[in-house]
Amino acid sequence: MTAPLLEVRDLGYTYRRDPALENVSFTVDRGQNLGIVGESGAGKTTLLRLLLGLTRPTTGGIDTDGVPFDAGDRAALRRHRTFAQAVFQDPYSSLDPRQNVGRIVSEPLRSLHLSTTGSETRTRVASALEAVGLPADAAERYPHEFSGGQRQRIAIARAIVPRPQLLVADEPVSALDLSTRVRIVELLSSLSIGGLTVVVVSHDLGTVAALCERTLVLERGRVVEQGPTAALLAAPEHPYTRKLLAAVPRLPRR
Ligand SMILES: Nc1ncnc2c1ncn2[C@@H]1O[C@H](COP(=O)(O)OP(=O)(O)OP(=O)(O)O)[C@@H](O)[C@H]1O
Repeated sequence: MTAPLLEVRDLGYTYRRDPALENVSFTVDRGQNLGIVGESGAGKTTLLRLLLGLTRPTTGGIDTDGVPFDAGDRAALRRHRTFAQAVFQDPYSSLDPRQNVGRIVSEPLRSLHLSTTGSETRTRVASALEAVGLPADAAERYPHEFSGGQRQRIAIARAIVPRPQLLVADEPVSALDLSTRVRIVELLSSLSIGGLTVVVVSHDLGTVAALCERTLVLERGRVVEQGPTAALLAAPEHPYTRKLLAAVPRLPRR
């Protein structure tokens, strides 16, 4: 039997006094995208930071491909950056305005020493841009020349250029207008069909429903419910999940 892509065991994290996460356990199998939902302050961002190795857990641990991951070990952290990459909410602040898109997208190849020659770098950048639906000449242009949705595509190209297995996305569409959201969710879906597994935090349950096979609900740092997305949204068992669903704004019916 192959190990899950990600196994999170009894994860806990405390900033100062109060725990932000307690006893969080779940597994992510290859190709089974996971949505993480919960109210503001539930611990979603903290959990993503632990998955990315930006912080070490206070208790518990994370296995990647069956191997314990220690974010305190520099070599392990470097390997982890080729395993998991991130996309954040704001495509305006996450791209350096002084660098052209080619330079931005190739950054992981440079910092992780993954590309040996200039021509290999250019080829990999061009194929990442193509995979996110941007023209190859985008590499010569600068972030301010692109719309919010296109900038998020650039951020996604940068994340996939080292060919990670896991894409960790923190509210990747919430800064975008509705029609752009749909297209970015479609892009993430197509990348996950191509072999990438996505873990996404979103307060937009529509995004989670469209993208994720499984959903995990966090309330004040604890997992209150997890399971297949369709079943969880159709018949939420926990009162907190019902409350989250009830809070989704709906258009008034005529
Ligand atoms: N740097 C920090 N120092 C101290 N406490 C923090 C820090 N960052 C987060 N917290 C606390 O940890 C808890 C979880 O925060 P976290 O940002 O992970 O929640 P979240 O679910 O991502 O919220 P949001 O949806 O508002 O981003 C909250 O109680 C928060 O106040």
